[in-house]
This record gives sequence, C-alpha cells and structure tokens, in this order.
Amino acid sequence: MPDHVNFITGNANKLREVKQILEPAIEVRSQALDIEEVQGTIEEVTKFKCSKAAELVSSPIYELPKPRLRRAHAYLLLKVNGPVLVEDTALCYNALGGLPGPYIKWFLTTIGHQGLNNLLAAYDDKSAEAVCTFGYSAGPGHEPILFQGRCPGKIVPPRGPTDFGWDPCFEYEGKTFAEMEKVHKNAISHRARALQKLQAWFKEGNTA
Ligand SMILES: O=P(O)(O)OP(=O)(O)OP(=O)(O)OC[C@H]1O[C@@H](n2cnc3c(O)ncnc32)[C@H](O)[C@@H]1O
Ligand SMILES: [Mg+2]
Repeated sequence: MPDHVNFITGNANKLREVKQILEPAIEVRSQALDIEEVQGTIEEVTKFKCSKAAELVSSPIYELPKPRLRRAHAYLLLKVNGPVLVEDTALCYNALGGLPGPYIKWFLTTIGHQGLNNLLAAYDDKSAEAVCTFGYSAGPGHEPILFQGRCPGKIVPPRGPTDFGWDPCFEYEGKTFAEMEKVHKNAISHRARALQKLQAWFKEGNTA
C-alpha cells in the first residue's frame, strides 16, 4: 500500500469524505486545481481529468519514494508530475437514460434542487444512481486506472442540510444523503464503494 495519495480536486466536501474513508491507513494529500472537463461517457470524463491532472500537478521531489530521497539536498527544488488521484461524480436518472450523468454539476448550478426534481415531473420512475469514478495515474503518459462505485437511490424534494451538492435530493433507504450521519453516508455511498475497489487494488501491491 502507498503511504499517501495526491488527490486533485477543487471540491472541499469530496476531499473531506475521501480523507474520512482512507485515513489513517493512507494519508490524503491534496492540491486544488481547476481541471478542464470534457464531454463524453463517465469513464472518458474521468480518464481525461486524470491525465490532465498528472500533467499539471507538480510535487516537490522530497515527496518522491524513499530511494530518491538520498540526494534530496541537491534536488529539493526539482518538481515531478504525478502520481495523482482524481474523481468524477455523476448522478444518473433511470427515466432519462442516465442523464444528467457527468453533467450534474451544471444542472445543479443552473436549476438547483427543485429543478433536479422537476426534470422527472413527467415520469413515475424517480429512481437514480449516484456514480463515483476515481482515476489513478502514475504520472504523465501512464494510462489512468478507473475504480467505480454505484449507489442506487431516488430523487426526492430536498430534505436535510444543503452543504454538499445534491445530497438533500438523493434518498437511499428512506433517508437523503444530507439527512444521514456522515459516517453512515461514508459507509454506503457511491464514493465509499469506489474507494473500496481502490483500497483492494492497493492491497494487491499496486502502488504504481
Ligand atoms: O474538482 P472536482 O473534483 O471535479 O470537483 P467538482 O465539484 O467539480 O465535482 P464533479 O466535477 O465531479 O461534479 C459533480 C457534482 O456533483 C456534486 N457532488 C459530488 N459528489 C457528491 C456527493 O457525494 N453528494 C452530493 N453532491 C455531490 C458536486 O458538488 C458537483 O456539483
Ligand atoms: Mg469538476
């Protein structure tokens, strides 16, 4: 297992949840970079974001794996790119064939919680899936490896605190994500399910 990951995100709530799930076993370092996001499938969006992050990020060389540390004094000012971890979150309505999907951020920003409900006004089927896709890249030129977690639920009028995205509108087993204790959400969420796969992959010895 690596002792840390470098999670690139501009979203403080995501970072908090990833820390709560991975630490203390794996330290979560972070850089807030605004990474360009392309159109495409959930997987394509995450892969592009991950490759871009690996190119853009730069860490001081003293964060390199131990063997390189020996010459640290001479190279303290050098920078390296990657490895990086990124994540993209989608909210997929079954009645809408998976939309808004990876474009949920723009829908939420533009039409808000009520709008997210109104989109389904013409349908009886209010079911949805929260999808979290992590991308891990060892550095520029390395193909990102994806770890995806899905959580089934349904879209409801907002209930609970409004501090994180669409949490108030996504109900899972009778409670919206916003109404749940954080530990409860972090045990069953799309993000938790994706991170379980990442943890299993690290445990197999893949530290890249
Ligand atoms: O820098 P990045 O990591 O891209 O952060 P972001 O906020 O831009 O995140 P996304 O591109 O993945 O867009 C996902 C949208 O869904 C929201 N979101 C992500 N995870 C969520 C969760 O667990 N519960 C509620 N809303 C969430 C988030 O606030 C965004 O509006
Ligand atoms: Mg984003």
